[in-house]
Amino acid sequence: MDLIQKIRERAKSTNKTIVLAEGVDERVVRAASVICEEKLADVVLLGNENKIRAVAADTDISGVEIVDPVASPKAEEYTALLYELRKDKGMTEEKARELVKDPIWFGTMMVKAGDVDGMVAGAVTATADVFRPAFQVVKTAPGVSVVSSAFMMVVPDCEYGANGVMLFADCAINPNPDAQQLAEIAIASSRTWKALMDEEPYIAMLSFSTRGSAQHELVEKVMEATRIVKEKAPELKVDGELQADAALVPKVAKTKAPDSQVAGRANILIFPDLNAGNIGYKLVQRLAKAEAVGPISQGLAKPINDLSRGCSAEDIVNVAAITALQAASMNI
Ligand SMILES: CC(C)(COP(=O)(O)OP(=O)(O)OC[C@H]1O[C@@H](n2cnc3c(N)ncnc32)[C@H](O)[C@@H]1OP(=O)(O)O)[C@@H](O)C(=O)NCCC(=O)NCCS
Ligand SMILES: CC(=O)OP(=O)(O)O
Repeated sequence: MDLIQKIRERAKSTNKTIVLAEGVDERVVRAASVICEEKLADVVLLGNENKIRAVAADTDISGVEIVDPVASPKAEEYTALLYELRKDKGMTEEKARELVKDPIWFGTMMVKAGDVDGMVAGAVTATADVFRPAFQVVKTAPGVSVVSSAFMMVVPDCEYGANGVMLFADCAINPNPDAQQLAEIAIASSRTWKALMDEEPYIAMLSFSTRGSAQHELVEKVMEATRIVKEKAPELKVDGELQADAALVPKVAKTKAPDSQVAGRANILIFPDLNAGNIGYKLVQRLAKAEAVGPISQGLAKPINDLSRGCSAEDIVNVAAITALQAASMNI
């Protein structure tokens, strides 16, 4: 059974309810149907019921609950909750009432209120607009200062990582993390890896330099982040700064970083910033025809996950399954 199948299989036993906020998108409707049919989770679709049924056409959504944020009897409760949570940051009751009519905000409030276990959105909404409500309302988990994201990359016919499976981070949230934040992203990624894989994590802190082969402040940031990871989580196998070839390819590792316990066997790649991370994952996805599952959020108090707007219905099903597993691991 491949990794994705295993994740879907494990999701079945979690008995979670996941809200898909973009209910009028055809891929989302098809994903909802598959999630119900395979019993991966209970599903709530948000949007106007007539529009959703028109989009569904022949797709069976008989097992799906449809909630219209504009007409929901829960709207006033969520308005009051949102106002209470954000009034010190300038939220008014009027503004809160307007915001909860938006499916992304409504779904986020459902998660916050405990009416569902997690949310998936981003098939039509840009990443920043999916995560901003989550950051403001759901907030970070205890002990976490920065939320980040990771993609589980499943590369066909590939001997690197764990037989072609690798975690890439951060590819969606933090534009320019400092050394402290980069270290936190690496540690969070090791937890995501452990939650989804049976293999030990080997973390490469990526750069355009390997072990001092180039000198630049961008390289120093990665060196400092590596030092912080080692200090905060001495049990982790981490090395940096490493170039991508030294991180992945044993032969290159032998010449560039011969004494490294990570070089040549890395399965978690930590990118130095969002330019590198987002471009890197999309290149591997498109050129190597890799499955890119995510972005999986790391560090939120409750699971809310984004999608790429280029996602397929299958991608949405996979991210919903991961969301159910995250909820189970948080005891939600
Ligand atoms: C995610 C993002 C929207 C947050 O930016 P922002 O809304 O300007 O953030 P702000 O600095 O105004 O902070 C808003 C709130 O979110 C919190 N926040 C912002 N980034 C956070 C993070 N990475 N982790 C945890 N909380 C965060 C802030 O603490 C703040 O909380 P508060 O209002 O309770 O004080 C921004 O980092 C972003 O646009 N990232 C890139 C997303 C993107 O385009 N990705 C590429 C495609 S996937
Ligand atoms: C994660 C990501 O890059 O999302 P999008 O393609 O929607 O910008």
